[in-house]
Amino acid sequence: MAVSTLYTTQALNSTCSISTPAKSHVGFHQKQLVFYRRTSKRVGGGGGVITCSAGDSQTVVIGLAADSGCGKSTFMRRLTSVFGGAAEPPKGGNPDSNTLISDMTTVICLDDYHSLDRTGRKEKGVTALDPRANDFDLMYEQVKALKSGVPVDKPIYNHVTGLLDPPELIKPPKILVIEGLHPMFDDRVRDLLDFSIYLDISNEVKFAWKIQRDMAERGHSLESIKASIEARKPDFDAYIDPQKQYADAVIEVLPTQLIPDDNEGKVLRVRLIMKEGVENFSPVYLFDEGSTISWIPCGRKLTCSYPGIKFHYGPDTYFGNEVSILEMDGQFDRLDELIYVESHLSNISTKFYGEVTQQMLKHADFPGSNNGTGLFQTIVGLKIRDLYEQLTSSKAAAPLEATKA
Ligand SMILES: Nc1ncnc2c1ncn2[C@@H]1O[C@H](COP(=O)(O)OP(=O)(O)OP(=O)(O)O)[C@@H](O)[C@H]1O
Ligand SMILES: O=C(CO)[C@H](O)[C@H](O)COP(=O)(O)O
Repeated sequence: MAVSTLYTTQALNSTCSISTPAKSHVGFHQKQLVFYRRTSKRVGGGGGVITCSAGDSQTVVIGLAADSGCGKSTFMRRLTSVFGGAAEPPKGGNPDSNTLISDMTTVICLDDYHSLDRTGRKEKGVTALDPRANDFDLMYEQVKALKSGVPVDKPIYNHVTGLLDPPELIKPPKILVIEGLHPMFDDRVRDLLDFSIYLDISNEVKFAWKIQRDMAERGHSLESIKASIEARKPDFDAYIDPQKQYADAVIEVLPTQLIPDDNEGKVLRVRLIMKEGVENFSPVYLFDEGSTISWIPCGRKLTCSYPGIKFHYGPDTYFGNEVSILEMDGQFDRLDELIYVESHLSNISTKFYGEVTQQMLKHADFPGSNNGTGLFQTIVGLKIRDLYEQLTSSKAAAPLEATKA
């Protein structure tokens, strides 16, 4: 397969070499990329395998890992809101698409890289969490292509039918979020991530959330929910949970310590674990960077009903890495008073005073808006915006620096 052309596009600003495939059409099932011109028309009605060098319009890639039902969609809604504009499925496409597109962001769900459909998994006796049910080669090729400014034909896993549907065209966005079970599992995909997040929901809390959603909204029985959690657990422990060691930020959700022997799971203790030394990311801190601080903000400036609110902040280690941990146990009574807490946090990457509070008030109806899950998801969203701005401005400044030298 010889390289036939050297191709430079202005819009994508990437330099690409195209090699003509042996067959006239290259589809996702052949684990190769379908190439589109700037106008998004297929080259010569067929396709080609392409290699691109990164241009200045390179896509920033964020990975979000969590088990099913652990709040990924809610987090995504908070994140896209920080960048402005509504996130919607591709227009005129498959109504069961898992993709969400807004002005700045495209969120793709890694369930779309299931290589076995529901029947296939059943026949082979594997869960969707098992790497054997997922196509990591294709995931890597397509994330790499998007990061380099090249559109791809991404498969769709249809959660309604349990089948793999025909692919959808994904164009390179400014920010690509890959969310799902395995964004940090394959080291090639992991290396493409500019920032990674793991939502670590403890078993007790996961169970409470799943019951709430699957019983109330999906009509499942308590027994079937318990059975499904148990069936997934060995593969969750083997393939999903270990990814948290690679995450730049982990949001850990645990039962409260403010109520002795609490088993209701309504009040939560949430920890934001932030890796030190990550490029373009400086951890949030409370009062004084690097100190160890416990803070009860309840009193004249913050209304708290039982069991109150407790913050903790300090340096720590996590899987052998130096981290800073910010913790909030308890829940807010009045979201408008959150400004008091916000004003004591530093490095939160807001653009104006009170932006965290404004975001939280805007989405007061989202799950977790009265506790640390909503607060920390919002802050991580702002940190990602900051990281994106740093990455793009350093790229824009690079030619100038080069000229100076
Ligand atoms: N912060 C939170 N506080 C309380 N409940 C929550 C929170 N986040 C999520 N939930 C509960 O968990 C359910 C699943 O949330 P969400 O749809 O965001 O998760 P998901 O990881 O995208 O799920 P899936 O992958 O199965 O679609 C919600 O309907 C809600 O009941
Ligand atoms: O863990 C999951 C990620 O969302 C799903 O269970 C997996 O994608 C399989 O989906 P379905 O249960 O709809 O066949």
